[in-house]
Amino acid sequence: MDYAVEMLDIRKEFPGIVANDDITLRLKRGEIHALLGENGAGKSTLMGILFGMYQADRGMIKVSGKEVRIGNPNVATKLGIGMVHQHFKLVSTFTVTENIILGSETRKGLVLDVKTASKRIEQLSQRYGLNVDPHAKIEDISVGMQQRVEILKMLYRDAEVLILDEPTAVLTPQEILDLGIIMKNLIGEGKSIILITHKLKEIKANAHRCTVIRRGKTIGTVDVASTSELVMAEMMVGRSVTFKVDKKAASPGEIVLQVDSLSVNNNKKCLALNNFSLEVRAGEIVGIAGVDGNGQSELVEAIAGLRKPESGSVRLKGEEITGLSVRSRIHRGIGHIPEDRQKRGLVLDYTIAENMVLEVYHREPHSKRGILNKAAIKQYAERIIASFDVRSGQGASSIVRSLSGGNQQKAIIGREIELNPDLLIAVQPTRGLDVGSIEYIHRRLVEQRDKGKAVLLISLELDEILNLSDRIAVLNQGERIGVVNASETNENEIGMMMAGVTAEGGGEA
Ligand SMILES: Nc1ncnc2c1ncn2[C@@H]1O[C@H](COP(=O)(O)OP(=O)(O)OP(=O)(O)O)[C@@H](O)[C@H]1O
Repeated sequence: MDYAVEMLDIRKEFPGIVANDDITLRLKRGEIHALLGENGAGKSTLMGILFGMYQADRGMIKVSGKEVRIGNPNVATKLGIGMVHQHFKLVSTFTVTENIILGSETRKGLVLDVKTASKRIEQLSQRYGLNVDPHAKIEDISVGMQQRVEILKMLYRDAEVLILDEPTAVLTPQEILDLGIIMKNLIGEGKSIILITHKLKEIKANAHRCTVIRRGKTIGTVDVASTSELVMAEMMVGRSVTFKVDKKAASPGEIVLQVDSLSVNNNKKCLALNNFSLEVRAGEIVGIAGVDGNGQSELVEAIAGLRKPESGSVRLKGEEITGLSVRSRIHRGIGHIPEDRQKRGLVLDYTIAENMVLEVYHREPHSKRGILNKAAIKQYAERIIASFDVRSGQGASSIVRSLSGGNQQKAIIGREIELNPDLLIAVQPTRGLDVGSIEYIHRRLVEQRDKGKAVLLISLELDEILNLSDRIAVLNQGERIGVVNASETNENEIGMMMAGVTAEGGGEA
């Protein structure tokens, strides 16, 4: 068999946890091989070992049949292994070309040979259908395009094996389809791809085989075409799962959030949200659907107090809060699961315990007369950790940076739900979560609703919006295209509205 890479019986331990427990993964040349596993299962660790970022405690790696030692990422690069990380590693003020050649520059005499590099990048871009302008600045191009720059960076270094770590988590639906085509182009030219993803649909659409790991152990490798999504999901979490959210009809009460004629600028001082009005009542989940970048972030930030609107007002339980600070909004009952867990959601170098009290450390029992009560904080954090199944090596004292992405997300959601807010703003709450955790988080959001709380859900996942929401507001270019009852609409109608086709109907409450 022609294997591009074989990872055999790989073991890696971190303090308090066996992240990889004799994992075996064999990547055939020319295949797209999905790596599936629940949050914290050990996928990133395994790929980190293949890319030379970590050293395995035990086990063997073969590249094209030959045993190798990958001491650092430079060795991996020389062996033809490239990786696109979950969080891109690009310099935003540099051009595409400058980013790609960074670290492998060639010179003509003393001068950097940018011209030859640009030409080669253009050729590569064309050959693989990447459509990247080598002269564009990173800060001016979309996230999807930035990802392609990362792919180009690997191709420029002659990578034969490409590792993509949750590549679609940050992409729009169209960009996801485009990436599928790009991956096919890549394997068409003989490259091999390891695709880390939680999205079973994407595995079905793109991958040939799939290796499933659970709690650091290999569960098996399956042929994707002949294995159902449900079977893969069950292999991953070790129990049966449902994809449907089980909820009864909502019984909305009084208005909790009232947004009136809100207009908000974006960072470039352009109007991103235009004259937007919406109300969310106690006991209902209102979803905001829209293609990324249509004013969702600005709306959320204006409600949470992170951005000043140009005009309009925000009321919470009848009280005008438009000018209030973030802290006083939290105090009045707003919880916020932010879009970017690492920038806004957590302080990565703090422990889980410290992160769990970021919004309440100044209150009893967490502190008294300015002195923190560490024991009370630990206890509080441990309760959240247990109830949201946040997995880490050292419990409440683990540094958040060492947690897997999905476990970081679960910690944030736990923290915000623990506040028991009257209004919970949940932005992409299940981004990067495995199906088992998604099922759990969805249940908790519905539980908040059933307790009589208001939930505002912003998500790019149309399935999530349709499954969870009672009403759905659709945003297009900063404007409210319409509000529909979730039970009376479908994916097609919402999709049309997201594209700007007006269909105010279905009944605004
Ligand atoms: N540098 C580190 N130090 C300590 N523990 C770590 C480190 N890196 C990972 N871990 C732990 O190892 C386990 C596996 O983490 P890993 O990031 O490999 O999971 P994952 O499958 O990629 O998860 P996710 O889907 O949530 O990103 C986790 O429990 C994590 O907390």
